[in-house]
Amino acid sequence: MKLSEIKDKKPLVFNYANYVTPQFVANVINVIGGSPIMARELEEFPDLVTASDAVVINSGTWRRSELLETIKLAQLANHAGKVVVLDPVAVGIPSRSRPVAALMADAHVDIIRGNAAEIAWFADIDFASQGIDATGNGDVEKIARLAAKKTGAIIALSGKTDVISDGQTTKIIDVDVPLLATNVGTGDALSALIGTFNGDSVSIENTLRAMATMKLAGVKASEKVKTPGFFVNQLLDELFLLQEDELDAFINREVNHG
Ligand SMILES: Nc1ncnc2c1ncn2[C@@H]1O[C@H](COP(=O)(O)OP(=O)(O)O)[C@@H](O)[C@H]1O
Ligand SMILES: Cc1ncsc1CCOP(=O)(O)O
Ligand SMILES: [Mg+2]
Repeated sequence: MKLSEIKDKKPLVFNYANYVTPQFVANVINVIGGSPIMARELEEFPDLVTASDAVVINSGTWRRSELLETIKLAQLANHAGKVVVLDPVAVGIPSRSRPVAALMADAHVDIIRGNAAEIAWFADIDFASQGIDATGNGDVEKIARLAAKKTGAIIALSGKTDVISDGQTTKIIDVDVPLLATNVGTGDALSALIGTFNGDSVSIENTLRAMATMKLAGVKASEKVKTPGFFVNQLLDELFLLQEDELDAFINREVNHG
């Protein structure tokens, strides 16, 4: 979806959010023009999935008792033809790998958004991490391409270098904005943006637009403020103010085709 279409249609984005960052995630969906709703009650899922344009599942603070419910949520979204985005926070930790693997086995995930270490887990490639953060180095283009081939999902790998791949087509945005890594929740919010932009139909182009939106808002915010507290507020303002033509220009200028 284009920014103007998001503002016009106000896609409803259903977030099975972690309990660390839901307020920030909801605001990011709101300022871009979408409409957020958070829920984790099984009884509400059929109604909410029917009403939603996208379902974003964040496994950051899953309890095991929530796994079957989340699988049910993804299956309901699959049957209703709604896009499912997965944010597999720290999936490389063995006790976190098993439930994510179970979800992937029992439901279809359209898009996986994670940092390089999280995506490397799906590609079966070693990549250093510490908790929620990717700390290592590697060929992120190869990791994204392989993860896409292994999962059948569009991969949105984030970091200094963002890579979007479906295994055949690969797009890269290589822009360094260190302040984007200073606030917990930027990745969660990016996953929600990806749901918002793919609310009409799932595509590499919509996923790229979402990744470019966060990156460009980060570039603009970091030109104005230099510290994390001001940055997170400025980031929300830049997302709110972002214009279609500047996003198109940024994509033309910064996207490399792998
Ligand atoms: N060093 C960096 N330079 C530029 N952008 C970054 C950097 N680190 C993270 N980002 C951006 O921050 C957002 C969140 O990505 P990331 O930090 O990888 O997610 P997570 O918080 O899940 O680990 C993405 O938009 C990504 O492009
Ligand atoms: C700290 C933390 N612990 C479990 S989920 C979470 C938030 C992760 O947020 P992000 O991956 O967007 O930085
Ligand atoms: Mg994350």
